[in-house]
Amino acid sequence: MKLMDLLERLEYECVSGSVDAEVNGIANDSRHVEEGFLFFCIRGAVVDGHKYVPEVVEKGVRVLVTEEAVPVPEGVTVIKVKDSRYAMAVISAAWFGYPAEKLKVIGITGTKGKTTTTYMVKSILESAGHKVGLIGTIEAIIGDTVVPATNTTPESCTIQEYFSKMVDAGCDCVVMEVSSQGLMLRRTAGISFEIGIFTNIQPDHIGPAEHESFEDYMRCKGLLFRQCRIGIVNADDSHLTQVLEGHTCKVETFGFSEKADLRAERTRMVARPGYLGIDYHVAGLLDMDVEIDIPGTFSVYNSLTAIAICRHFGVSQTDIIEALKKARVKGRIEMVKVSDEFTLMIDYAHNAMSLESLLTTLQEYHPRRLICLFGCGGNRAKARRYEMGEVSGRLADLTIITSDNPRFENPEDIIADIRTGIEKTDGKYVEIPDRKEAIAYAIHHGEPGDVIVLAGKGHEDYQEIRGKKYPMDERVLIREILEEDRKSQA
Ligand SMILES: CC(=O)N[C@H]1[C@@H](OP(=O)(O)OP(=O)(O)OC[C@H]2O[C@@H](n3ccc(=O)[nH]c3=O)[C@H](O)[C@@H]2O)O[C@H](CO)[C@@H](O)[C@@H]1O[C@H](C)C(=O)N[C@@H](C)C(=O)N[C@H](CCC(=O)O)C(=O)O
Ligand SMILES: Nc1ncnc2c1ncn2[C@@H]1O[C@H](COP(=O)(O)OP(=O)(O)OP(=O)(O)O)[C@@H](O)[C@H]1O
Ligand SMILES: N[C@H](CCC[C@H](N)C(=O)O)C(=O)O
Ligand SMILES: [Mg+2]
Repeated sequence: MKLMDLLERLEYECVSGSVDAEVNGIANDSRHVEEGFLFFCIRGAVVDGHKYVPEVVEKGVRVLVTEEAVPVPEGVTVIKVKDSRYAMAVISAAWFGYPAEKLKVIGITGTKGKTTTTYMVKSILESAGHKVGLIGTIEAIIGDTVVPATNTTPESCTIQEYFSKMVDAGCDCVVMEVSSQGLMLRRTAGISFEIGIFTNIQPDHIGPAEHESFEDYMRCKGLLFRQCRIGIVNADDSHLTQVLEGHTCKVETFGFSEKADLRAERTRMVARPGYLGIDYHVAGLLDMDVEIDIPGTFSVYNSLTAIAICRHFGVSQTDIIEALKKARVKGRIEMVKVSDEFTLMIDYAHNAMSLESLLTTLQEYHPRRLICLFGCGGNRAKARRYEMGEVSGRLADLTIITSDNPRFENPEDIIADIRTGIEKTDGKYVEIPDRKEAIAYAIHHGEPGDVIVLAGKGHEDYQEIRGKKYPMDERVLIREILEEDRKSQA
């Protein structure tokens, strides 16, 4: 492809060299370049990509996108831009032939509920005959291909590549999670979203390499509403006005509030042995009864959001109702049967907001005791630890503090931070750093009528320690524990 064609929609500061060059590929990682590639120099959280210029030129790169002047040999074209990440998004879209224009793109932002809602939307739209691509925290689904995710919202070049493969696979729409970091780092720049969703917001992701403040976090989430046609937003969220500041889209609302365009009312918790669900009535723009097999008030929000989206695709109420009944998401209130007497579930709550919603909602089902097991990730917002400790101490009858992904931190230090939080309450707790031992403790201490929540790791099948991911899937751990119990009883 000619460089000139890649620059079609790019605003750049200056070009030195020829724009006639032929480009054979694009990359932002020096380890992936080949002869004739275009290379984006990105200033990352760890290194500055500009330092790889000599290496990539040596490997045959003939076009560089940079934020600063770099010395290059003759024959190398340098495109200087204000923001290499923005340029990468625009050039990647051109490289893949603007695939987003061949898809209806639905983007979901918010602190919680994104992953769950994307799967609900996929399931509803597919029941109505659409072919739907998905990009999010767990994986990207491209036709029959599933690619495990590294980031919730991947780098722009990866998004555009996925879009292009989705078009090839016959998808007509895509539902994707749009994280605040994704917006901040311009991973979705240049995409015209058909629908943008705001689920909710609470302080989170504030710290080194994330957001500098809650204001910045809100501002970044709000960027989605400057690049979508219709914004569907949570009317009940107290920060809605700030998030919508500067929006350019048409706005529609959902929630419990009387003023919401699509309203949930008459909710009813349904509890049977081994089953927790909820049903409710949808009023306003639609008039229907909905029943879902995932418990909790937040399941009402997530499904109502999915309904609000699918309404724009003309899906029938019967299809919506049927598809929602079947909707399940890995690691999001995923029930695992270990006993006839108590209930155990795996969930992804890993911040105060999700843990509080989860435990509050489970209390509404009146368990005999609510037991909460969790740890916190290392090298992530530290506030989560104190806050989650406080939430669990206040709402659970017993907390089992353990490890999550320690990353580059000492698990004992993370546990000590959680302890600081829990000690603000009079909640009972035990500390068992090894996650498998902690789960075994929970199972062995389960009593009739208890609800046990294993929080924080959800779909993850690994534990990350010092840059290495070791296999660790809670479903497997549970099976091993039950097997070991059987053997020791035999
Ligand atoms: C802070 C952050 O966002 N980091 C992301 C970023 O890495 P980075 O900025 O650290 O990159 P870097 O290692 O400094 O490298 C800078 C540049 O040099 C290049 N490089 C680097 C080394 C080399 O040898 N050669 C080379 O060319 C890199 O390719 C890059 O272009 O670019 C990587 C590749 O796209 C991402 O995977 C990585 O996400 C990391 C894993 C991460 O943890 N990100 C979190 C904060 C995040 O983005 N989370 C959100 C929200 C999650 C949620 O929903 O809660 C998400 O969307 O995932
Ligand atoms: N609408 C909601 N409001 C509050 N908590 C929620 C909501 N939906 C789900 N949760 C809780 O948050 C956890 C994560 O939910 P989900 O994965 O759907 O959110 P997410 O926005 O994708 O989060 P992440 O940014 O971590 O990927 C769930 O396991 C559940 O405990
Ligand atoms: N998307 C979240 C994942 C956290 C999951 C939890 N298991 C942890 O490792 O902290 C984040 O990057 O903050
Ligand atoms: Mg997610």
